[in-house]
Parts: sequence; structure tokens; C-alpha cells
Amino acid sequence: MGQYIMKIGEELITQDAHTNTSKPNLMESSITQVAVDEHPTTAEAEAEAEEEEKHHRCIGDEIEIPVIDLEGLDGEGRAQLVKSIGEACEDWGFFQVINHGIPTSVTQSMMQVCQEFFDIPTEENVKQYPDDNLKPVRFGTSRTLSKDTLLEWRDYLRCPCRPLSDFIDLWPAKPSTFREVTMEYSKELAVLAKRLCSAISESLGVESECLHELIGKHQQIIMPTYYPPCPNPELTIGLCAHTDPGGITILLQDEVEGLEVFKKGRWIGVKPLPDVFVVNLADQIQILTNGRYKGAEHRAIVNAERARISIPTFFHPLDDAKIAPIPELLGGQLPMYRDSIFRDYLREFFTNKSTGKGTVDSLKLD
Ligand SMILES: O=C(O)CCC(=O)C(=O)O
Ligand SMILES: [Fe+2]
Repeated sequence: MGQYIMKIGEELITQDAHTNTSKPNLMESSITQVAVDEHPTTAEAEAEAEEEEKHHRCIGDEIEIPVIDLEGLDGEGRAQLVKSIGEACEDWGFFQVINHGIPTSVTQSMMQVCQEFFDIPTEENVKQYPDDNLKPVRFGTSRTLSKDTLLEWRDYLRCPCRPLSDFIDLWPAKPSTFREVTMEYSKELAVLAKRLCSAISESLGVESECLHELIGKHQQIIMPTYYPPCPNPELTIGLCAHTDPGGITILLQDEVEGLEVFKKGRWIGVKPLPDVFVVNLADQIQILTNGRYKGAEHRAIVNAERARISIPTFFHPLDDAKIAPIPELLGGQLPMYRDSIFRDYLREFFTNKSTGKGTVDSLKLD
């Protein structure tokens, strides 16, 4: 480890993200294996400078990610909550939810079983679940040096879960409770995703079922992720700045800080709170809403002292779904994005290992 480091001058500033100090952008392209690429071309250097300029802008006031209490969602408080969710989607594309209805026992068991999974020696997990794109369940790691591309400082397990019967037998059999616990967790998350999709749809003024039909009820992928402590955290990144390519992501994190969202020119730390889920909108919602709701740019940083576990669950449209702005939402305006088939979008996203908002921007119409 340690061979993948920032270029000189691009080290992370590891000050508290709630101060007014901005951090440099850590797009994948701005991180390099020093021995290979110390001298970018002029065009590259200019593009990087522009990107950095953009990411150095600061605002004066402290800003906090919205925390939304879902307690009254199915009762009288619904209209007000739908409004707050709509504002968070429009303003941030990122919010946290409390009183979400998922029992603490379910989230704690999920965290625990993921911890046990990552306690298994990495070599064993690599052997059991090779990082082969053709395999739906696979383990990725920066702790083997088999790849010559940029390595992020994390391990992850990709676990698709719909339809469950297609995948459950491929999930890890070790720890012995993994399948049972993950199955329970995935069912609870599906319910939460449906409730959120309904509220978000209503906030847009479309049919309550609209976003659930388009993105919520199809593919669901859980990705337990482990960020080991890093001796030089300012020289690496857990997960580069990106937007998620799918529809909506619901993330459970442990009590260690690391997730950051990019907002108004700076990176804001998402402070871990007990019994909370982090919700973020992804690229397909941005397209469907013709840019009204944005896929939020985020990243994960690492630290020297403590390992961190996060468990994002991604909700994706069907692979062959054609995604385009919802006509009712155009309100007389022209579509900002051209249609794309979700499978093609994903291929593009992973081929470019898209940085920031690259892929969604490539669909923009003039
Ligand atoms: O680990 C985190 O907090 C962020 C994970 C994430 O953004 C992702 O896997 O897409
Ligand atoms: Fe993400």
C-alpha cells in the first residue's frame, strides 16, 4: 500500500469539514501514481487548474446537511414532510432521515455481520469472490496489488438482491449469518426506498408511484464497504468524488466520519448520527426531473486511526429502461438531456470511471 499517492500540492487538507476551509477536489484524474505521471500536458494542467479553482471556492456560513424526521410521513404531517423532502432534493440531492421505521436491531445486525465479513482475511475474500465484472457478487480491494490503475483505499462486496432467489446463494456463506441478516436488511431497505420514492414523486407533483415504478422497484444492490485506517490519509482517498449512476442511494454508516458531500464550492462532512440513513439522489433522477433534482457529488476520505464501514444500497432502473425527462415535468421547457438506455449509461459511467458529473453532463442537449 502507499504506492498510490496524490501529486505534490494536491494533498488532502484534513481539517474539520465543518470549518470554512475548502478541500481540494479529489477527482480520480487528479490522483496519480507519482512514478507514472508527474508531468501532465498543458491542456490537462489547465483543465485541472480550472477544476481546482471551482472546488476552492468557499462560502462564509456553516452549512448542514438536512435531517428529515419521517415520523409523520404516513399521517397528518405528510404534506409538510413532502415539502421538506422536495426542498432537500432540490437544494442538496442529499439528506439524512431519522425515524425511518427500520428497527435498530436490523441495522445493528447488518453492521455487525459486515464487520465480521471484513474481518475475514482479504486474500480469502479475494479468492472466494473474484473481482470479475461478469460475476454479480464480487469483492473489490485495494489491499492486493494486482491492478495497475488507481486504487482507492477501500474494500467492498457487491451484493445484488433482486430478485433475491437469483442472488442469495451467491452471497457469502461466511459469516454464517450473513445471508439471513442481509436478506432481512434488504427487505427493510426496499420498504424505505418505496416510501421515499413516493414522497419524492409527490414533491415533484407527479403520481405517487412514479419514481418507484421507474427506479425504486427494480434493481437493488447492497455494497458493504470497508475503509482501513491509512498511515497517510492526506495522500490518498477512500472513494473519489462522484455522483452515483443509478436512481437513489440509501446509506448506513458507522460512527466514523469520512463521507463528504460537495456543496457550494466546498466539501461538507456528513456527521454520523445514531439511527440515521443518508439518502442521496443519483444521476437518473437528475435526468428524469430534467435537472430540477440533482445527483449529489460526494466522496469518502480516510483517516489514520480508525477503520470505517459504510453500507450503501443502490436502487437502479431496469438495465433496458429508457431514461428521459418525465414529460409532465417539462412544463413547456425543452428536455435538457437526451434519452439513454440505463445499461449503456452504466457502461459509459464505468468505462470513463466517471469523475464528478461527467457522464450525466455528456447527455446534455445544447
Ligand atoms: O462510503 C461512503 O460513505 C460513500 C460510499 C459511496 O458513495 C458509494 O459507494 O457510491
Ligand atoms: Fe456514492
